[in-house]
Amino acid sequence: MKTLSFKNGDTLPALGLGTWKSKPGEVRKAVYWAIQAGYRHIDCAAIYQNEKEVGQGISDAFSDGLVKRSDLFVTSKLWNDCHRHEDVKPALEKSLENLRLDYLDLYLVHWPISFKHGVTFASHREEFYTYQDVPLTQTWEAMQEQKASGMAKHIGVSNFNQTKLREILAMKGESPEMNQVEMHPFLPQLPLVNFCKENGILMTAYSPLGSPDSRAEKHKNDPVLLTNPMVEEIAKKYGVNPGVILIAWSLHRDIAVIPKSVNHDRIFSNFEASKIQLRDEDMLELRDLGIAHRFIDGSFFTGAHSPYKQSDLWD
Ligand SMILES: NC(=O)C1=CN([C@@H]2O[C@H](COP(=O)(O)OP(=O)(O)OC[C@H]3O[C@@H](n4cnc5c(N)ncnc54)[C@H](OP(=O)(O)O)[C@@H]3O)[C@@H](O)[C@H]2O)C=CC1
Ligand SMILES: O=C1CO[C@H](CO)[C@@H](O)[C@@H]1O
Repeated sequence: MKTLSFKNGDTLPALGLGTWKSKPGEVRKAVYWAIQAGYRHIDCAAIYQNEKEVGQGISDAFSDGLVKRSDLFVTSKLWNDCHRHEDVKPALEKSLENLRLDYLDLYLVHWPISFKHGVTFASHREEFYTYQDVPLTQTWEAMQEQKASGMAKHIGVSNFNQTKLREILAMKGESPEMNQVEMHPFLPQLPLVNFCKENGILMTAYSPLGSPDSRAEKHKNDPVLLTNPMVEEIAKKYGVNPGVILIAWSLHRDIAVIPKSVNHDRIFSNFEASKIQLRDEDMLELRDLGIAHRFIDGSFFTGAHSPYKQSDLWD
């Protein structure tokens, strides 16, 4: 299994299981199967509202002797309504309680967007905090305290563009160790990948399969990654399904990747991506698909109902 290294030498298993949209009734088994299949990295978030069941899946694996805590790498994320300094520690404690863990391997600021405490999804201007109300630097100071306490072994961010990363990098203290963003052949994120590399920030690719289960009616004309003819052709060549090729694409770039599945067979087959090596010529074909598309565009956080602009999210 490919691993990536943090500056202190700790490692991160590059292939993990995503858990967004995995229903409470199905995610417990999905996590258990994933651990059986060989996954050692689970990607969670408070906003997925299923951390209790993810925690049950992890506990089942511990009690059946499949793995011990130190074999697993568990990530969770601070939701947008807990960016004030005083809200960060309780939010982390709640995730730990739900996950039945006493530390996280990685804790991320989920979005550079802040809601008032207790607001799950802000839909009116007055439900948001602005950067003047709660600067990102305030949140990052609190994140560093969580690392110092040992409750989070590593800390990072998600959905941060170069401008927002620079703001945090300019602070004294710990730099973000991870930036988790959407990434796949329709959105290779080349400038951001280079920026993170130059600044010693690891990256994780989310929605690596194009997030087909989050597509609403209004997106029905979006391009489809899993049925792209070139992706299908390359998959045929390797004798695997297209999902495996898309996962292997990130691994080849030394980027962690967290495909979501609650299906037993797809959980196992996706893990095969860690065993194949894409040839350079196939990476080149995947680079030149001629389609640029972002599936998770963040428009639910920006626009007339919000103080935030698209430029607060994407360069
Ligand atoms: N930081 C952030 O802001 C974000 C983080 N994430 C993280 O990234 C993870 C992955 O992204 P996500 O948006 O869920 O979408 P993915 O791109 O991982 O796609 C998941 C969908 O693909 C299906 N699927 C899984 N494997 C295959 C396969 N081999 N062939 C065909 N279909 C397949 C799944 O169905 P089934 O379950 O039935 O197999 C599900 O419908 C999330 O679950 C979450 O952990 C995602 C979005 C934003
Ligand atoms: O990780 C994610 C998936 O869920 C949320 C939407 O419900 C997104 O905001 C977020 O990026």
